[in-house]
Order: sequence, then C-alpha cells, then structure tokens
Amino acid sequence: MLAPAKINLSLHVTGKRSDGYHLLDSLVVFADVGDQIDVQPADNISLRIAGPEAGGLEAEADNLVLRAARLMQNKGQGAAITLTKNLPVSSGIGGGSSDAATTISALAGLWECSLPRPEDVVGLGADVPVCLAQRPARMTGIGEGVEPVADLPDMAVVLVNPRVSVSTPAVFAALERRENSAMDYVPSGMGYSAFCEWLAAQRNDLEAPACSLVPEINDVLAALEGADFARMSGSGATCFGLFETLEQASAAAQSISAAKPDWWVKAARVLP
Ligand SMILES: C[C@](O)(CO)[C@H](O)COP(=O)(O)OP(=O)(O)OC[C@H]1O[C@@H](n2ccc(N)nc2=O)[C@H](O)[C@@H]1O
Ligand SMILES: Nc1ncnc2c1ncn2[C@@H]1O[C@H](COP(=O)(O)OP(=O)(O)OP(=O)(O)O)[C@@H](O)[C@H]1O
Repeated sequence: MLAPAKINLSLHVTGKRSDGYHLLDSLVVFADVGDQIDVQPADNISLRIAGPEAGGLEAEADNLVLRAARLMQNKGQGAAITLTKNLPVSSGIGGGSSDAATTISALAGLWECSLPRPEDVVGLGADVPVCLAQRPARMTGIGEGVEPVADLPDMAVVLVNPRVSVSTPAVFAALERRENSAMDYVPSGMGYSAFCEWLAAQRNDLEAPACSLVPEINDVLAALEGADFARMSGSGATCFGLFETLEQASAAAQSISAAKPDWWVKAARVLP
C-alpha cells in the first residue's frame, strides 16, 4: 500500500496550547509518490526496512510503523511488515506519519478490525489523523481535526528537498508569533488559476523560522520560480511547486535535477 507524501499547501499557526503543542489550520493534500507498506500474516509483529531512504532510519529504535502496529494490536495478533522508504526522513512531507497511518489501514484489513478515531492516533504524530484520511482535508486543532475538502482542481507538483533534515520542534521554537489568523475559507470547485491565487493569499507560518534555521530552503524556493505557485511544506525543508499538468511538473523536475544533482526532486500528481 502506498504511504503517500503529505503536502501542507497552507499552514497557519493560530495559537499554542498549555502543553506546548501548537494549534494549526492547514490545507493538506497527498501526492502519488511515497513510501510503501506491505503486511503479511505472521505470528509476531516484525518490521523490515528497505528502499533508497532506509539509511535515514538506521538510528531509529522505535519506528513509527511499529508504534502504529502496537496501537492496533489488542489480541496478540502478528504481522510481518515491510517498509520501503522512498521519502527523505524529517523533511516536512509527513513520511513517518504517513507510514504509521498506512500501517494502521493495512493492519485493520489484515486483522479485520475497525479503524481508530483521529483523537486515538494523534499521539503517534500530529499528521497521523490527516494521513489516515488520505484525501484533501482541512487540518485543525493540533492535527486531530480533519475535515475533507471536495473539488480541488486537478494539479501536479514538484517536490524538492535540499537534503538537509529539519527538526520540527526546533522550527516551532523559532516561530516569532504564535497567534496568527486562520485561513479565511477553503475553496471548493475553484479553477486551477484562481486556486493558485487563493493559495498565494494564505501562508505557511513555519516558512520564515525554517528558512532562518536552514537557509538552503531559500535556494529551493528560488529553484521553483518557474512553478505557478511555490511554498514550503510542513516544517520543511521540502518545498513544492504547483503545475497544471504532470508533463509540466516532470519537465521542471528534470531541469531542477540537472542543475542540482544532489537534491531530492520528484514530480507527482496530487491525489483527488
Ligand atoms: C508541522 C506539521 O508537519 C504540519 O502538518 C505537523 O504538525 C508535524 O507533525 P508531526 O511531525 O507528526 O509532529 P509530532 O511528531 O506530533 O510533533 C513533533 C513536534 O512538533 C511540535 N508540534 C507538532 C504539532 C503541533 N500541532 N504543534 C507542535 O508544537 C512539537 O514540538 C512536537 O514535539
Ligand atoms: N517510518 C518512519 N519514517 C520517517 N521517520 C520516522 C519513522 N519512524 C520514526 N521516524 C522518526 O520521526 C521523525 C520525523 O520524521 P518524518 O520523516 O515523519 O518527518 P517530517 O517529514 O518532517 O514529518 P512532518 O511533515 O509530519 O513534520 C524523525 O526523527 C524520524 O527519525
């Protein structure tokens, strides 16, 4: 099963709770690139990690996939899980959260049990509830509020990561203002150009603090200047550029890769 990359098209930080977690208002979509989760019947829970980005998880004793499996297990069931890691770790496109959410969906199928509620999984990661929905959504609260958004225009994306990992807590800590305005509304049924204009009027409040910690993010945004719209996703450092067609996105990805062969660059469709 695909554990798709998560993209925060907008990310407004609207407050801070007494436990230190921030209140968010974010329009989230998913791309048709990501990690892969495979589950097979077995006596015990086990995890094998493969794929080009597996090295980023070598030091991880308690992978989110295993934590998600333990959360689902209530009768001692087992599963042999394989995670094929294609997304860079700690890159703002929700790799760990998407892996956890896809593990939950796959195990619900294998073990024939029901899916947990958003508030039961948000403790695994703030992005896990929206990744469980795996469709365009407005994310609120600290991540437990997930409201599906219908009728976004068809679009494609280029994801670009400069191969610098970013610590999410460090970016939140570097935020200057914690009480910012929410999104005014979330569009439905808008054409592609109007949607890009609407997006330009929204924000990612984590972009400025992330750029101050990791100046390479400015270079990534500059490389995406040919896109119809570009912004950082999550707490970075991955940025996205929007294009109307996959052909346009693929051409842009090729030219960015040629100029910056060390960067991670992927063209993808945005999932409806
Ligand atoms: C920034 C986003 O990517 C936006 O989608 C997510 O909110 C982060 O999701 P995540 O990586 O799954 O986050 P978690 O693993 O739950 O939290 C990592 C750290 O980010 C900070 N954090 C996260 C989510 C949130 N609503 N407020 C926060 O302040 C906290 O310092 C937390 O310790
Ligand atoms: N399966 C996994 N994939 C990625 N990271 C994992 C996984 N399991 C545990 N982690 C840990 O989770 C942390 C966050 O990694 P992740 O790749 O999810 O960050 P991210 O892309 O910035 O996510 P987000 O956009 O949700 O903030 C890292 O410290 C990583 O070591």
